[in-house]
Parts: sequence; structure tokens; C-alpha cells
Amino acid sequence: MALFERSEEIFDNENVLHDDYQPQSLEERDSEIEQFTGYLQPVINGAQPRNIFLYGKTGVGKTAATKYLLHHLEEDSEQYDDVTITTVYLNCEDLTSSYRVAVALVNKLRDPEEQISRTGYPLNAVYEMLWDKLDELGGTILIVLDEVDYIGDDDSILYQLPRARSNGKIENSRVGIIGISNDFKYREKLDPRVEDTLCERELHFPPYDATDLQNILSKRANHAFKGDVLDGDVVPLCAAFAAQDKGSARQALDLLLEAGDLARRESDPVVTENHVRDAKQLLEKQRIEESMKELTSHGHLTLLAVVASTVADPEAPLQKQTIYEQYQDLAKATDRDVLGGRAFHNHLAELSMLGILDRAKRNEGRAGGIYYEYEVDVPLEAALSTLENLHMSDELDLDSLRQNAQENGLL
Ligand SMILES: Nc1ncnc2c1ncn2[C@@H]1O[C@H](COP(=O)(O)OP(=O)(O)OP(=O)(O)O)[C@@H](O)[C@H]1O
Repeated sequence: MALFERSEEIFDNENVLHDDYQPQSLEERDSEIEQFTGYLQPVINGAQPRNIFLYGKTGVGKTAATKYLLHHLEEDSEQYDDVTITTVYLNCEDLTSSYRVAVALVNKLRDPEEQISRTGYPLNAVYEMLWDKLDELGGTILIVLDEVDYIGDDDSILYQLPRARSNGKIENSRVGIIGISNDFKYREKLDPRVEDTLCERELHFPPYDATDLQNILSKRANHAFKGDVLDGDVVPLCAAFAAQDKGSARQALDLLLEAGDLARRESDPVVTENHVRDAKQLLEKQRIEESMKELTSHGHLTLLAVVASTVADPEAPLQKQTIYEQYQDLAKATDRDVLGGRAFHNHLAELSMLGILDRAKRNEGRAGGIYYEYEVDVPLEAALSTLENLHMSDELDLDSLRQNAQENGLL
């Protein structure tokens, strides 16, 4: 008997729900697409392209809209003999300096046999190679720098590229940059000269609400699933969960895919609301586990201290001192050096930044000053089961913690 057999009950084409699938149409983004199209219009007119900056939280369609419009722009430009467009897409996640971006651009533009190595050249030499290649290509060259904030402070490329023509580095081509970021503070951090050029035109993508997400999901679900395998409340529930959280289409699609996958794994003929709820728990647990990998054992103990303090007194608002006392006991119980207050505070801040804890600022009036209250911002079950899977759980009695949590109605 074969170990693997093709299963055909649930999905028609599950790839449609994957992140890298490029949808044929974009739902609920009419006004953004209209504005974006207007910004790209000079390209078709054979004029100097605008530099465009797109921003908005993760999963709200910035990349999808860019790829969708550039595809149409290239296609529609074919009717004009005097317009040639080259588009280059770069995700800057691993490109944390101008040097790296410049090398990546040279290599994207050059043929495979002419690639350059990622080290060993002076920056100016790489820039020269880049100008030569851009000039050789001619026409309009649109460069998408996704996650542009990863480039960091060493961002001379963002100054050089848009000015390459006016500074006489290139003659035959017109270069336009499309920068994309989900870091709202990025703009403020830019050198004013870079900001002026990079953000010549800007476009904000707001989070989706539940109705938007329902429409996006329904369209995809039609292609992804076999007819009649989705219970009526599955798509609305995925949309509602994602809207409550971040308003991200990616999150909603992930949830729908995972729910379908669960139904398939359990050999159920229909995807139901329960699959969605189980999928949500599973994804949350995976997300916490992923984030926890970045933490040290003191970070793990800090989370455990918050969980233990919550279980001990579920109603009490948690301040740093209470959690710190729990943490000290836990660190001693596992034979670790106890961190000082400041270092401990940094762990609380990091857990908040990762979205595992919620940190609320409180103001005690004139005398008391400002302080923070903390609570676990993910399902307690997900936090606890993640902690139970860590090595150090052998050194601690997490069974009784789980039992107490159950007795207090927290699980
Ligand atoms: N309006 C939409 N219609 C159809 N699919 C969409 C829409 N918006 C987003 N998606 C889909 O959601 C997923 C995430 O979108 P996208 O990658 O464009 O988000 P993003 O805003 O660029 O996020 P990030 O900043 O994390 O890269 C993709 O699979 C995309 O196809």
C-alpha cells in the first residue's frame, strides 16, 4: 500500500490560499488601486515615474496591490512602442545596508553568468555597476523595495537611486522607486532629503474589517475548495477572528487553510465552525512557539511568572513587582542567576512587543506617577502548553499550575 495517496475530498486547489498566490483581482481596495494607478500614470505617458511609498500593517494587500498593478502596467504598455518598462522586486528583509541592496539589484538586473559576489567590492564600484546596467537597459525601470525599513540607517541607496538621472549617473533610463513598509515610525526616522524623494507620493493601506475579509475569503474559497465542503459559517468566522485581531487578509487566509487542513486530516467531509476554532488555537500556539524561540530562558521564565501570577489571582491587575517576585522564585527553582530589575523589565517589554503580553500604561495621579499593568495577551492554554513543551518544564511543577488554572476556570 502506498504511504501517500492524493486526497481529493476537501480542496480543489489549496495553493490559492497560500501567501504567494497572486490573486487575479483585489477585493475591497478600489480607492487605493485608483490612487496607485494615478501615481503610475506618468510611466505610461513616457514621463519620469513618481517615487511611491506604501505603508500599512501586515497582510493588508500592499505587496499584492503592487504586483497586481505592475503586471497590468507592463501588459498595457505593450501597445505603446515608445514605452519600455522593466520592473524589479526586492524584499529587503535580508538586505540591511545600501551595499547589500545595491549588490542584490545588480544581480537581479544582470544575466545569471554575470553575477557578482556579495562581498569584496567598494560601495562606489557596486554603484557604478548599477548605473551601467540601468543605463544599458534604458526605458523606465521601476524598483520595488518591499520591507524597505530593513535597510536601516545605512540608506544612501535611497538617496542615490532616485537622483541617479538628475545627478548625471545615468542618461538613458528613468528610475522610479516603490517603497513598502509596515513600520509606521519608519518615515519619521528618515533623513529629510531621503524622505522628500522616497515619499514623493504616498498611500496608506488601512486594516480590513470583517466584511472586507469575508469578501476576500469568499472569492478565494470558491477556487480553493470543492463545492459544498464549507459550512456556511466558516468564512464569516475566519473573517471575524482576523478582523478582531489585526485586520490582516493573510491571517484570515491562513486560518481558512488550516481549518480545511484539519478537516482533511480528520477525514471529515465538511469544514465546520469547530475546525476554524481548533485551527485558531493551533495557529496561535504556533505563533507563540515561533516567538518563544527568539527568547532566552529568562524570557521564558518571565512569561511563566506572568502566567503563574494570573493563575494565583485571576482578577488582580498585575504590576511589575508582583511578577518579579514570582520570577525570582522560578529562577531560583531552576538554578539560574536572578536578573536585576532593569534586565527583567526588558524581558517584559520584549514579550509585550511580541504581542504575547499586553502592557497597559496607568497613571496614578500627581503623587503616584506612571506605571504599567500586564496581562497575557494570548489564550492562556496556548501560553501554558508552549511553556510545558520547553526543556526547563522538567524542572518545574507545571502540572499543578495547570490544575489550578483549571480549578479557577481559566482553561
Ligand atoms: N484585497 C485583497 N484581495 C485579495 N487578496 C488579498 C487582498 N489583500 C491581501 N490579499 C492577500 O493576503 C495576503 C497578504 O497580502 P500582502 O502580502 O499583499 O500583504 P502586505 O500588506 O504586503 O503585508 P506585509 O507587510 O506583511 O508584506 C496575500 O496572500 C494577498 O494575496
